Amino acid sequence: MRWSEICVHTTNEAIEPISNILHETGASGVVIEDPLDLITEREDNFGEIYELNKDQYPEEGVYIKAYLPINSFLGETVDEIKQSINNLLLYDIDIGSNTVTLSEVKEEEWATAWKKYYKPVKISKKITITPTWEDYVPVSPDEIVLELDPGMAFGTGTHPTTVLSIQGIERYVQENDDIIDVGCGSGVLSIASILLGAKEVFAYDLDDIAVKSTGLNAKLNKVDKRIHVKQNNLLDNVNKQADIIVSNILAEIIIRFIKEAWYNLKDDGLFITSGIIQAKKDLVKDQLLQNGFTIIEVNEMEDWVSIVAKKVGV
Ligand SMILES: C[S@@+](CC[C@H](N)C(=O)[O-])C[C@H]1O[C@@H](n2cnc3c(N)ncnc32)[C@H](O)[C@@H]1O
Repeated sequence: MRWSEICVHTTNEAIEPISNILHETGASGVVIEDPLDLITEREDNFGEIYELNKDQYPEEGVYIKAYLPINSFLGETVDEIKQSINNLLLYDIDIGSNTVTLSEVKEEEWATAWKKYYKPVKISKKITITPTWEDYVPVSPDEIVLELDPGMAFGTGTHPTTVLSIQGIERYVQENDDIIDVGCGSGVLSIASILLGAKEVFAYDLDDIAVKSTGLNAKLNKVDKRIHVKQNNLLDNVNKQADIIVSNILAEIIIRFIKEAWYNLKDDGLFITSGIIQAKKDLVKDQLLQNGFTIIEVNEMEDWVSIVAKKVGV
């Protein structure tokens, strides 16, 4: 796959809303580059002065970079991003110079460009996610360390939608549960499920890079024998029944397979959904209620919503 790097030059104030806009349009691996941070970080950690590359960072401000697959919708997606950023002015957000540039990147660069920004993060009561390139020593004996190489697939583990999903799994998974992970990305939810006690996970993703990434990350965490990953569209032709189905996708996609999720759950099974923006919360809740689920809980983080629903029969 070919990738395009979109780079937005903006202000500190606009980092969060612009990152959200990029995530919402399906961009992967959003990176914030603040030339001043780079200098400080180098001085603090390595005792050496980072020489600012003026060609790379010609102006003051922050550079937000993200990666979009090059396909026939790229032009429309970029227009949509520019429009949404301009709309921030309506909320009095200073978007600075708001220069948006687009350039093609090689797959290898895509995979490594953002590595320096990921650090170990405790994302639930038990789980700390650490990138493979960090040496992390757990602070307490109950802490579970999940190592992740996000590589090319969505899922650094720290996005609010992923955090909400893992917190949901942690609350509900039981010893020996069977799990289905729809849209597994880097495999982070599948791996977390096993580390938290599940017996087996059946993980699916449409993207072959995600399938490979899940396989590699499962191996890295020594749980590959219990995670069965396959390229698949949602739950098409899946004939298994699980105790929990987890899916961090988008509201529009979740509602497309609620019926299948019902069939692929055991009685009283749980459907942990995430990746839902606030505006679509009620739509997903209604569809779940109309298709044989009750709502167990709704959790929110930033603008994102996760709904846990239980299969009750129709
Ligand atoms: C938001 S990411 C979530 C990744 C990971 N589960 C996490 O929580 O970090 C959504 C994933 O769903 C996958 N996906 C999108 N549409 C899909 C479909 N129709 N069938 C299967 N996977 C799909 C994408 O390729 C992507 O890896």
